[in-house]
Parts: sequence; structure tokens; C-alpha cells
Amino acid sequence: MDDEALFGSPPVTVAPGAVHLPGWLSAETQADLVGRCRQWARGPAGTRRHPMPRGGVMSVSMTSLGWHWRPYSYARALPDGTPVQPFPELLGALAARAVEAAYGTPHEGDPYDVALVNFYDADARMGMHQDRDELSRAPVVSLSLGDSCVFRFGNTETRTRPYTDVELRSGDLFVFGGPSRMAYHGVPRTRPGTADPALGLNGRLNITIRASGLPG
Ligand SMILES: O=C(O)CCC(=O)C(=O)O
Ligand SMILES: [Fe+2]
Repeated sequence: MDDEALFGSPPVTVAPGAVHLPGWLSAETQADLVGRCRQWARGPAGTRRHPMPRGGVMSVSMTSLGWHWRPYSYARALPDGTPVQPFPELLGALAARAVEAAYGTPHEGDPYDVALVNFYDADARMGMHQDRDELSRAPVVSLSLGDSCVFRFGNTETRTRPYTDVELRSGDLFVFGGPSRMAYHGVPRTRPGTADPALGLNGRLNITIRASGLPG
């Protein structure tokens, strides 16, 4: 696979260390990933909308691979003891290619070992947050499938301005590391109905691939 040489447009640096690569995944790879996400969601650990510590439930449905994430920690197993599904090697390979495509240098450092698959229906959103439960500061690799969304990429100090609103479409790659690794970000809205019908996905999927830095 050499998608980045064949598809997409040049990388856009949104903030130092935060790079958007529109159309990075081929249509074939997108369809393949949608099928895999469906399989992962059907696994024993399933997909769930996590309760928030201060009340309410997340509107995004999540499947964890490699380590189980819930607000706000990683664990080897679900609270009921169900083991988490293994981290797919395919995602490790994609993350390595993604980092090299974004920065032009190979990924060195902690291995990618966890992925969160987020499903957004038409009403789902994700509030401004930092990805701060990893011990590793390896870049976060984010892949988008299906409906477009507004991805709000902010600063490391506050949940509020300054931020940049980026339109993430199906097949887009977004990598944030270095000085942007701890930037606040969120998804204020998706754009229901914008997915290519040929993809067969009603809604939006996002896969974030991370290095937990936790002992394997
Ligand atoms: O859905 C997205 O594009 C962002 C997801 C995200 O920020 C997360 O899973 O922590
Ligand atoms: Fe995040």
C-alpha cells in the first residue's frame, strides 16, 4: 500500500506538530476499515457509550482495541472482566505510515498499542478535551470515515479560543504530536448525509491510534 503517493492533497500544518492530510486513505482502504470497525464493534467487548464521571453519557459509541479506555483511564479489561480485544497489527502499520506521511520522518519511540474506534450518529458530538491518559507523548493518529465533521483543534492551555475548525472528510488523516500533542480538541458537529453512499456507512467513524506508554 502506498496510498499517500497516489491519493489526497498536500499536508496542511494546522499548528506546530498538527498535520491534516486530506484524502490520505484510498476508497478501497476506507471500505476495508469500515468492515473491520464493524467486526471490532461486534467483538466480546462490544461498543459502548461511556458514562461521564460528572453525570450523563457520552454521545459517541466507542470500541477499544489493545487497552480498554473509559473516562479517564486505560485498563486491561472491561469493568465486568471481559478482556479487551487485541490491538490489530494493521493499525500499528497504518500509524507508522501516517506519522511518516505527516512529518517526513519515521516514528521512533513508544510503540502504537491502542486504538479507539468512535462512532458518531447524526446527533453525536465530542466536547473539547485533551488526550491525556497516555503515558507516552507519541503523536496521536486519527483516521476519519463516512460523514464529514467539524474538528476543532485548539491550544494546549484552554478549552476555548484560539482554535482552528478543520473539516474532516472520509479518508482524511490528522496527526497531532510534538508541541500540539496536548492541545484541546473536539468535534462540535458532524455533517449527516455527507458520506459517499458507496461506503455503506450511515454516520461517521473515527479511529484514533495511540501509544499508551503502559507496560505491555
Ligand atoms: O472523532 C474525532 O475526530 C476525534 C476523536 C477524539 O478526539 C478522541 O477519540 O479522543
Ligand atoms: Fe481526543
